Amino acid sequence: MLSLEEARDRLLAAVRSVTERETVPLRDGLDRILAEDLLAARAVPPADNSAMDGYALRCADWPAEGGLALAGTATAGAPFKGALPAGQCVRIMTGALIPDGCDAVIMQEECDLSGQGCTARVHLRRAPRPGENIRRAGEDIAVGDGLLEAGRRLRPADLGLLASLGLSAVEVLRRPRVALLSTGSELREPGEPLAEGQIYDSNRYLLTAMLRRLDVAITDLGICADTPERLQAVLESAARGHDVVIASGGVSVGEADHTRRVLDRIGRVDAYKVAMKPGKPFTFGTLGEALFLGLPGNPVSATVTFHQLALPALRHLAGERSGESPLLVPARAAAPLRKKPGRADFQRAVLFADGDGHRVATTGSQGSGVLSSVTRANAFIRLEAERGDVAAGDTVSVLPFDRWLM
Ligand SMILES: Nc1nc2c(c(=O)[nH]1)N[C@H]1C(S)=C(S)[C@@H](COP(=O)(O)OP(=O)(O)OC[C@H]3O[C@@H](n4cnc5c(N)ncnc54)[C@H](O)[C@@H]3O)O[C@H]1N2
Ligand code: MOO
Repeated sequence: MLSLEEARDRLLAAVRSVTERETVPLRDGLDRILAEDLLAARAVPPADNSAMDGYALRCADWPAEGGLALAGTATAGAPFKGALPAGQCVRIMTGALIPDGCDAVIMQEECDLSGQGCTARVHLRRAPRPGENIRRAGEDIAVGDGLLEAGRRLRPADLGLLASLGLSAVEVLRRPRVALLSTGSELREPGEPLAEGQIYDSNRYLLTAMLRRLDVAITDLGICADTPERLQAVLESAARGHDVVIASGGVSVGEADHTRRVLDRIGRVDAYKVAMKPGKPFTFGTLGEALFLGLPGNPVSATVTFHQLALPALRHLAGERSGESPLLVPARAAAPLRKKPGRADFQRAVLFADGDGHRVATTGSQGSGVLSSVTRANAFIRLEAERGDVAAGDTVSVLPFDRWLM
């Protein structure tokens, strides 16, 4: 049996990232994978401008007996034309270009006004400091700055940044094509009536939702009955035109568990069984050009193996290069936890702040069919394979649910 880390390493080593690119409008760039390093072709902001509503002036004119006369106005998009005459200032709004000759902006709250019209004067209550309230050209981004690296999954602020540079489109990698099926003769589609012994297919719904967050192209192959002939036909056709085929169910050892035998016949089984709980029967291999991921049928096992194994593989396949490792938070166990040494354990739990630290409590029954243990949780307690029982108050590592699970 492979350790979780070995299984993940082997799986990642077996994945080839997509390289084909496409150009998408900026507004469609969210969650897509950037295809190239982006350098700034222009500066942001493009020119010195005011950070405040107030008065732009020359510091050398202070103290000004009788105040500064107003030479004109500068608003964002309508600059003051010409150079500032000595002993004068310019009424300026946030975002307006700094007029030639000015070296500071004083907030209007710090100024007094006297007179009106052409006799109006601006009086400062203190000495202006050179550069104050001026946002310099290139302060956010300078020409040639490295902005975003190839392999980045684009976030909302990234799209804003690219827009600030005037880019209307972005070069990204094509989406991975993923085929998804559930195996099991007992499974029915929600909405249909159930006969005796039947249950609804929940895995395809939860896995489709996680795949959507990943922004891959999904082909839903529906439910496949537990016959080797049927499964072989479905997998053979799925292997064509997809980068990955994901199936849940049928990876265990019973007579109706055909997945591995079929994979062995029409493709290759690269690994079977991982020392994790839940999720031990996780299987992966290849089907022609496609990667095959076989998740255990129990819904919690499918969720955990998808999160811990399929997700890193799919992100790598998508071309994502993120150096961030998942956040592990130390927390004290609110109650004792049962744990047999041997497999890394992912208990569903609620993590909460407690004084200066954190405490964590499980969401109850940890059966791998108890999907409500996941819906009630906001974290996994991650117990190392070799660890045994945990006493109340012991420190454990907690993996808060990330965007793929929340
Ligand atoms: N003798 C052994 N039996 C089992 C072992 C074992 O080591 N020796 N491992 C157990 C573990 S651990 C798991 S996990 C399951 C995994 O089995 P399969 O992947 O073969 O899954 P199935 O047998 O098809 O289903 C298991 C369970 O989950 C339900 N299921 C399946 N698909 C769905 C779905 N799409 N939506 C909702 N529920 C689903 C299915 O009805 C079963 O109840 O094997 C253990 N057995
Ligand atoms: O992995 Mo099974 O997932 O322990 O129920």
